[in-house]
Amino acid sequence: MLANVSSAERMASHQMQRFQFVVVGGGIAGVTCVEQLASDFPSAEVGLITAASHIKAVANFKQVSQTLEEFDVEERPPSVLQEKYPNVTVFQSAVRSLQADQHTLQTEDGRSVGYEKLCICSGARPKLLTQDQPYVLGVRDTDSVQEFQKRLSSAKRIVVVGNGGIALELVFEVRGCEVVWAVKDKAIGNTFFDAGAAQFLIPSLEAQRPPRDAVCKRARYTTEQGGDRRRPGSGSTGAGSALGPDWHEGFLLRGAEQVRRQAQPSKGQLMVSPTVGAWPVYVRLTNGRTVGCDFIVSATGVVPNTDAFLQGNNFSLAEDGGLRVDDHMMTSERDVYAAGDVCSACWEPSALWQQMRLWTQARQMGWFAGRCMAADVLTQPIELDFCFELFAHITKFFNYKVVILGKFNAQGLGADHELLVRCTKGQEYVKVVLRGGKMVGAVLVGETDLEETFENLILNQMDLTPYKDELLNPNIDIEDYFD
Ligand SMILES: Cc1cc2nc3c(=O)[nH]c(=O)nc-3n(C[C@H](O)[C@H](O)[C@H](O)COP(=O)(O)OP(=O)(O)OC[C@H]3O[C@@H](n4cnc5c(N)ncnc54)[C@H](O)[C@@H]3O)c2cc1C
Ligand SMILES: NC(=O)C1=CN([C@@H]2O[C@H](COP(=O)(O)OP(=O)(O)OC[C@H]3O[C@@H](n4cnc5c(N)ncnc54)[C@H](OP(=O)(O)O)[C@@H]3O)[C@@H](O)[C@H]2O)C=CC1
Repeated sequence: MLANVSSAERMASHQMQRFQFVVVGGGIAGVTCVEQLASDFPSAEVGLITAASHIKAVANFKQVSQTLEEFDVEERPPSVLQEKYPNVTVFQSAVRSLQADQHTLQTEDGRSVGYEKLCICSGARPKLLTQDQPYVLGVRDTDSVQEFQKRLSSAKRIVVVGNGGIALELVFEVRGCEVVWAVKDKAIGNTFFDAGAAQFLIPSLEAQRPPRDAVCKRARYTTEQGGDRRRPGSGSTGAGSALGPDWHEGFLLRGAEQVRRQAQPSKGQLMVSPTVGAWPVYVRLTNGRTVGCDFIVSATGVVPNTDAFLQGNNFSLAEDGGLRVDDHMMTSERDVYAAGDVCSACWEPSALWQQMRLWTQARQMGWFAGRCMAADVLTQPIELDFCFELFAHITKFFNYKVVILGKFNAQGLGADHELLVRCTKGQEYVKVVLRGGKMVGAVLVGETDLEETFENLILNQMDLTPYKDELLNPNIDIEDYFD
């Protein structure tokens, strides 16, 4: 009898639920894709399967210029999505396995789901310096920031490894704790800046800043009081969605003492030594120094979440481990699309665009993947969207507005370029990248008000050779000049 009941239950749980569209991942890419599909096809059933308890949604979207966009990100309960789009069903469970040839997938909580078209938006997880080291933390989602915050509250010294977005934000935001920043490059912020911009920003880092208010300015991320769900050092499992703009605003990043920051130029691999003294962990830097600290933050990039549930299929992966997608966001498996941090753009890109795993690109890719899936169902042609024409990112570092456009670091240009720079200490840093007299990239730090004009100059590829001397002349209103 008992055996019969459990097999009946098993059958019920294995009954297939079918959807025209299924999206995996409730981060910004997945949610944008679902919204696009649900509004394009109000009569189609759209399923969203996500491991996290909350979804991420775009709020206060503002198109700043043709390609620059700004928005807030809000963490919301999945019911909000279902209330707005009655044709959307959200399952809160991780996907365990996928059979792309049969158009089916299984969730950890025992469901079987069938799809006509699938979009994988499972994001990425921190690429930690070492795995399973209790003193090495990564920062990705709300849970991992809470773990970081908890450890920081009793820390006297931490070592931050990495020179990208997270490291830049952390070394600036952390208060009350000595921060040793292990940087293997000659300048700070290598993923966003060159040495000139870094030089401009360094004084902000060294300046004595007032302590941060204990009260959050904008607490964008809700926090679940679920007790200690992670063991120390686990960082993020990848189950939660990535944080985004101003993530630190909602968290008080304060250590146990009021002390200093120091950058340690250190080339190559960093080694975590076993305990040999008073500190819980020691880090041997390649410049020969050994630094003791309470814990290490590995801000060393991300790895796309392509493992586990995708095994057994024929997905082509890019060198960085992402799912290869073509200019229709289609993977190598039939009817399977991918968007956001999990994918690697493998189409022939515009000369002025490159992929960076950013909030903005997650939104754009999710939206475009939704449009491509719709076009496929309707057998309509679709062109690669204009947003992939020019790389454009707007953010904030060290309290400065930062706009980066095109080949902002002369990526891939070799020696075939010229740089124009204007810098006013404490106010602005402007860098323009020219190739053959045409503008191909720019970095704008501070309130320069140049983004729209420079974006136009990059997009229209005007020959600027005759104007080169005036281009960055602060006494010339460049907007009027090119009107
Ligand atoms: C600390 C931090 C600060 C950042 N700051 C900025 C910034 O200022 N500006 C900016 O542009 N970008 C920023 N980024 C990058 C940005 O957050 C990411 O590029 C973006 O969130 C990626 O979105 P996504 O939807 O692709 O992935 P994610 O947000 O990671 O979402 C992935 C989703 O997939 C789900 N998932 C994973 N595996 C499974 C599975 N097996 N089954 C079901 N669901 C699954 C997860 O639960 C999650 O909901 C920051 C990132 C971090 C970590
Ligand atoms: N404001 C914004 O726009 C922000 C964006 N983000 C995004 O979030 C994601 C995660 O951020 P983050 O982790 O900072 O990743 P990033 O890719 O931005 O930076 C990783 C950094 O770690 C360095 N690195 C990699 N491996 C090692 C190693 N073994 N030893 C020492 N250094 C190493 C990289 O150097 P190298 O390049 O030489 O390999 C690079 O400087 C990124 O996609 C980032 O763009 C994050 C925060 C803010």
